[in-house]
Parts: sequence; C-alpha cells; structure tokens
Amino acid sequence: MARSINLAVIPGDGIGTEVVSQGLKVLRAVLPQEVKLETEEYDLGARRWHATGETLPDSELERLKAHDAILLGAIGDPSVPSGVLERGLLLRLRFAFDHFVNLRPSRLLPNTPTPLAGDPEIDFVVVREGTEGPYVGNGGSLRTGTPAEVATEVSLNTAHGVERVVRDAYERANARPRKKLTLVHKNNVLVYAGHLWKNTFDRVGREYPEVTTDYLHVDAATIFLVNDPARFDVIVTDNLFGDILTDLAAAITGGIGLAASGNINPTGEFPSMFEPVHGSAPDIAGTGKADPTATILSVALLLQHLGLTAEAARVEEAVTADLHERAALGTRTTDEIGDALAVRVSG
Ligand SMILES: NC(=O)c1ccc[n+]([C@@H]2O[C@H](COP(=O)([O-])OP(=O)(O)OC[C@H]3O[C@@H](n4cnc5c(N)ncnc54)[C@H](O)[C@@H]3O)[C@@H](O)[C@H]2O)c1
Ligand SMILES: CC(C)[C@H](C(=O)O)[C@@H](O)C(=O)O
Ligand SMILES: [Mg+2]
Repeated sequence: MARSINLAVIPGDGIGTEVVSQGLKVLRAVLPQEVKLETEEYDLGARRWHATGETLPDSELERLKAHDAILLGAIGDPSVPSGVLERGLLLRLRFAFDHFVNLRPSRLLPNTPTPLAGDPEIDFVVVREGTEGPYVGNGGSLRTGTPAEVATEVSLNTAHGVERVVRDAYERANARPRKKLTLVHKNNVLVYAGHLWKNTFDRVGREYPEVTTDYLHVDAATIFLVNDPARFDVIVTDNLFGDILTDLAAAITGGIGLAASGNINPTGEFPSMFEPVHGSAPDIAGTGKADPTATILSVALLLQHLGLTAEAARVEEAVTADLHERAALGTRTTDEIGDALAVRVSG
C-alpha cells in the first residue's frame, strides 16, 4: 500500500547529529519502496541559540505540528547555560505536543554485557509521565546568589494527568503476556502527590482485573532493579523518578548507548517524538565513539508507532544479530555500526 511519512528531524547537539544520521540511514534502508519518506531537518540547539538567541520559536513549533513524527538526537551543550536548551527546546516540545507517555523499554538482549551477576531476565517497559511533576517549571528563587537564597521547584500532579498515564500503563500491561504493573513513587514522604498517584492507580486497576499490581517506593525500586530486575514487567511512574530509573535501566541492559525512547501523544493530536534516552555526550562528541543503536532502536519505536510493525521488527532483529557479533568484531565507529545495521535491515 503506497503511503508517505513526513518526518521532522532534529539532530541537535554533540553526538545527537552523529547518531541521527545513522538512524536515518537505517530508516531509509528498512522502508519498502512504496513508502515514501520525506524528511525536514530543523536547525535547533546550541548553534541556533548562539546565532539568534532562539531555542524554539513559535513559528518552528507550528511547522513541526504538521509532521507525522519527529526524530530527535540529543540537545545540550557546555557552551550554553544549563537548562536553557533542556527547558526551552526539549521540554517545550514534550509539553507543547502533550507527550504524556514517555515510553522507555528495557530488555537485556542475548550476548549483551550487564554489570549484574548471573544471567538476569530483564524485559520491562517504563511508562514515564511526560508533562507534569517537578518538570513543569513551577518554582523560583528568592535572594538569589546570596547566602540566604531560597529556591523552590514545585511538583505539579493533576488528577487528569495522572489518570491518563496510569490508564495507558494498564493498557500496555494488559497487552503483555505477564500482565503485571508496578507503580513507583514515594508516597511515604511525598504524601500529597503520592496519594493521588496511588489512589488513581488502585481505582483504575479495578477496571483491569487481569493485571497484577504492585507498589514500590522509588528508593526500593532501585534495589530491585539491580537485585531482581525480573520482577518488573511494566512500571508507571512520575516524570523525575522515570528519568532516573531509566538511566539505571539502561545501565543494567548493556548501557546508555542501547536505550531507546518514544515521547508519545496517544491521542494523535500532535506528532510523537522518538529519541535515544542519552544526551549529547560532549565528552565523546566528534570522536566516532557514540553508539547509534539507541537511536536506531528509537527508529524501531517510531516505525511501530506509525503502524509499520514488520519494519520495526526487522530493525530490532538486526540489532539483536549485531549485538551477537559485537564481542568478536571489536571496536567500531558510529558510522560502521550504522552501516552494518543498514545492510542487515535491507538484506
Ligand atoms: N534527550 C536529550 O536530549 C538529553 C538527555 C540527557 C541529557 N541531555 C543533555 O546532554 C548533555 C550531557 O548530559 P550527560 O553527560 O548528563 O548525559 P549523556 O547521556 O550525554 O552522557 C552520559 C555518559 O554516557 C555516555 N554516552 C551517552 N550516549 C552514548 C552513546 N550513544 N554511546 C556511547 N556512550 C554514550 C557519555 O559519553 C557520558 O559518559 C547535557 O547538556 C544534558 O542536559 C540531553
Ligand atoms: C535533558 C533532560 C531534560 C531529559 C529529561 O530529564 O527528561 C533527559 O535527561 C532525558 O532523560 O530525556
Ligand atoms: Mg534522562
């Protein structure tokens, strides 16, 4: 069936540009001829900010709306004050496009090194809330820069925002063979937000009698992620806990170079955005050491989201096969890994 994909591409900063070009290479190689791919690259990130002072102008946001999806590399640069691009560009996109499901799957693929002992079974997905929590920018500081400075960063949690992400997580758990959903929060201390999350979780759960539920405080969840990761199937959690847990999840499943994510707007009102979990890695930018696999697996999530499930599976299979050979192949550059995966998906 002939169709076209109108993809926005935001390479961003540092290794973002390096890994995105590999992601596009694999995307082009996996798509059948009858699917026409149109891409439009957006110059957003540190270069643009230095040149114009802009992070994400309204006009660009408006143009981005028209795309079927967005592929993003990473943003953030040591030459730009911390938070300017993170808030002004990345979070602005997630909020403006109502990406309330930040989907971060974690699977330990065969032959992939893990720092954990034994041969752990790891196959879970984190459903991280993407538009609320302490990320909303509800804060400020008084007497800034003085010894008497006071700073606040208030976490915003709405019944609407919590319910929609919890419901999405139940749906995902219900569709998986194990049907298990774990809520991670900290309701022994954060009692207002924590109780809203837990009450919503329990109430919505009554509509999903086949889903087994579990609750963990976030500190304990970090223990289990290391000692017993097999206990997790689907995790639902708030924006900040989800950020931290998914870097840990990446570390136990082969490293941050393999961790993919999708910022999903489930209603389809706005384009969803796919990006590796990692950042712009200024420490290795320009060296060819960046692993593009996380971006390529994010391309698989993008394909899945667009209903191209066979192509998504081909990308995942190619990554699994490539990982099998990693130990024998030794060190490869970003480009070499991208080339190898592009050959595999088109073969
Ligand atoms: N989604 C995003 O765009 C995003 C995500 C995280 C951090 N950031 C930003 O990126 C900048 C750097 O942040 P950071 O250092 O905390 O996190 P980072 O993820 O960029 O790097 C952490 C460590 O992981 C390594 N690493 C990351 N990606 C890798 C890859 N693909 N292959 C091999 N090694 C990889 C880096 O070399 C570094 O040692 C900051 O400005 C931060 O705000 C952006
Ligand atoms: C860069 C930052 C805003 C971002 C986040 O905290 O969500 C990043 O760490 C991520 O995990 O995508
Ligand atoms: Mg993060």
